[in-house]
Amino acid sequence: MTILLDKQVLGYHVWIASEKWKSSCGRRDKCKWQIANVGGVESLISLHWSGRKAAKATLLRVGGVAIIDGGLATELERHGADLNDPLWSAKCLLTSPHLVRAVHLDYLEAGADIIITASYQATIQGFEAKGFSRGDSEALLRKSVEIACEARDVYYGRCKEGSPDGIDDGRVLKHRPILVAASVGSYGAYLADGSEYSGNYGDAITLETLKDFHRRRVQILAESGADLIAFETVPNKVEAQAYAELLEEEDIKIPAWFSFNSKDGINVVSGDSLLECASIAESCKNAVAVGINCTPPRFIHGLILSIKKVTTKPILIYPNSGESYDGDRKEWVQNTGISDQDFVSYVNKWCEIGAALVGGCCRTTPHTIRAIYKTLPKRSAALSSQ
Ligand code: MET
Ligand SMILES: [Zn+2]
Repeated sequence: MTILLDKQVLGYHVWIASEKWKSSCGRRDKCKWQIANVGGVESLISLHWSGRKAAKATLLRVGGVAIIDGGLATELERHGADLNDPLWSAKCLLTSPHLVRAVHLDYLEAGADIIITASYQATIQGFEAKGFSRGDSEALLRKSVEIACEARDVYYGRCKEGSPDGIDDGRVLKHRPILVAASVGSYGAYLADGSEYSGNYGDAITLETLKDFHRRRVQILAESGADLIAFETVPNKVEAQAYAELLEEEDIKIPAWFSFNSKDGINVVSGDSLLECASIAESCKNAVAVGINCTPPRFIHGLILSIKKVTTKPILIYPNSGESYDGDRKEWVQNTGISDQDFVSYVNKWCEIGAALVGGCCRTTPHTIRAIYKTLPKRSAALSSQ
């Protein structure tokens, strides 16, 4: 079980947690909840007695900020991967899983609390188009989560060997709860034709089409061992609605976050109202956070203020570097964005006005995440159970 928690929605999240305990052990009466001060941070603790084992504890720290990782695909490219392919970063699941694992590790060592899998553009339909069988395609989706979990295990091993102060050669080696978020990119990302940034799918694509497109993928990722599902770069309202309905229809057992992208700082990229999109996430009981990714930093302040109008859930923010993307050439135009220092100078302001999870998207790197780690005085709102 994994929960992202915030004071205002305490009751709500406890309810999810309780339901989950109930379904996992049928011993709800044996689960206790209490608020305690852990490491100076007010925290919700659940204690779970299961059979002869003493207790399993889930800590949900209230307040503070959790750090999300930085760009995955663009970091893979920076290490030499050629992602000019309809599968984009998911191509590395086939060609260089070791590189994916290494990048996840880099982000953990930079201080990330949440790592996002390489399944953004991994779809059963996309793998089948490459000639993979249904079974192999499903296995590749699971592999994206396995790789991230392996990176977490390796990281924990390094933490044990690391120095007592948790900092080693500039690496953050500090044992802490780490979440694996299974990425689900949009239908437009699968099309790989730029519609992930226009959100325009044409009239033929309906709510039902989108649900059917994502259904099996979401089921598999939900049962893969990931802690949560990250619906990323959601470009329009109909796709947000499809995700929300899928979570309900398929009785998905892990939480999800909904993250939209914007190119004008007001609406989501399709022109649909951000307030309406965020409201869909707000009324989805599986949604534990809502926010914005892959959007220039200069828009984020205003977008947080908008989202706050319609949600009580934790707000997540992981902007891109602000560089422009040339859709025709399929590449980022270098030096059109902001430096890591400038990026970080925004971070505290975003947190002051309500961001609870902060990281980076395309063209941000482990340097960006390390700088965020250093700038945040109190950290971590998101924790997982064992
Ligand atoms: N998590 C994905 C990545 O960093 C998000 C991509 S947004 C186009 O590669
Ligand atoms: Zn991005």
